Amino acid sequence: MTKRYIIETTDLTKDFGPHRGIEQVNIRVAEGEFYGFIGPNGAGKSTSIRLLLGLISPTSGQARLFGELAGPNQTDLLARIGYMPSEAVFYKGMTVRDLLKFSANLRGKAVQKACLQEARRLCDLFQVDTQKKIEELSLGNRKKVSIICALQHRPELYILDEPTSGLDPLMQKLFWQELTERNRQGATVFVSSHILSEVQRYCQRAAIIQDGQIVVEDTVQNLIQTTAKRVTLQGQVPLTLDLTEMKDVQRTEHSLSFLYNGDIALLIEAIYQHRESMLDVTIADPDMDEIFMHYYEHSAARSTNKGGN
Ligand SMILES: Nc1ncnc2c1ncn2[C@@H]1O[C@H](COP(=O)(O)OP(=O)(O)OP(=O)(O)O)[C@@H](O)[C@H]1O
Repeated sequence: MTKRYIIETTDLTKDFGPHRGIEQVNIRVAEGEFYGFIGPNGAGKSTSIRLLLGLISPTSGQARLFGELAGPNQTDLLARIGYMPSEAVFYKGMTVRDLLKFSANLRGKAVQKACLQEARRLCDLFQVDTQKKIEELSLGNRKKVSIICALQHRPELYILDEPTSGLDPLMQKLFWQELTERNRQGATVFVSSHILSEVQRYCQRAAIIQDGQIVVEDTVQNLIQTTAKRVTLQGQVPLTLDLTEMKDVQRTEHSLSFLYNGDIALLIEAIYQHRESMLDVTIADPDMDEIFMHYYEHSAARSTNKGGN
């Protein structure tokens, strides 16, 4: 069966004149997928998302949502999406209640009541005081209102730009639970984040973007498996192990931890040689932060080489 792609970009490029935007970004998100978009500050996450939604036009290439070209006048298309920008700007002077009512009205008469009901449930869940004016809210609470606006019409597709930044850990957990439940019910989720552990935990596939280019796109499982192992040795570990592929070495008096990308037989042999002095050995998949650094370093090395330095 051929996959149906809900998001598909082809060589999507945005040039901001002297400033780099994004270059030839190709991503495909299948129906029902929970997809993470990871990258450091200024990598091009928000630019890609704005292009997806047709809020800005590409210099070249294209973005399709549900198979259709995205654009600001595509109201039917946009009604199927819950979009949350990284920095939401609201009308001043409105209470949360008025704002959610306004947002529900925008969704149209047929769904207005259901939207409001859902917004009320979400306000209870995320503990938002609906009587307060938007400008009286803290940053985190404003973020929650922004989340509720994106979720209240129960769309088929969620495009969320760094939704959890500024939320406390309890709210982050509630947010991910809510989103996971909606994904289980069939919704497609595309979420950008700096927080790699949450992408590792909740997303099925992910792309890493750096300097406007996609560095890697794969299942989270493959991203974890195809890179180095994190090796931790406990005990009177010798200062040096005879291994060349050790990276990110962290040493304490009674432990040695490093990323290892070499021959596993050589690693086991080296550990065996020092077996008398070791109390414990752990060989585990690296976490998302380590993977990110791995790809980050590789692509940084590539651009240095390109520059001929
Ligand atoms: N309107 C604009 N005019 C000029 N340059 C822009 C504009 N918007 C974005 N850029 C540039 O495009 C690049 C990508 O920015 P973008 O905001 O997409 O990054 P990001 O990955 O979302 O970063 P962050 O995690 O910090 O939000 C940056 O170099 C930025 O300076």
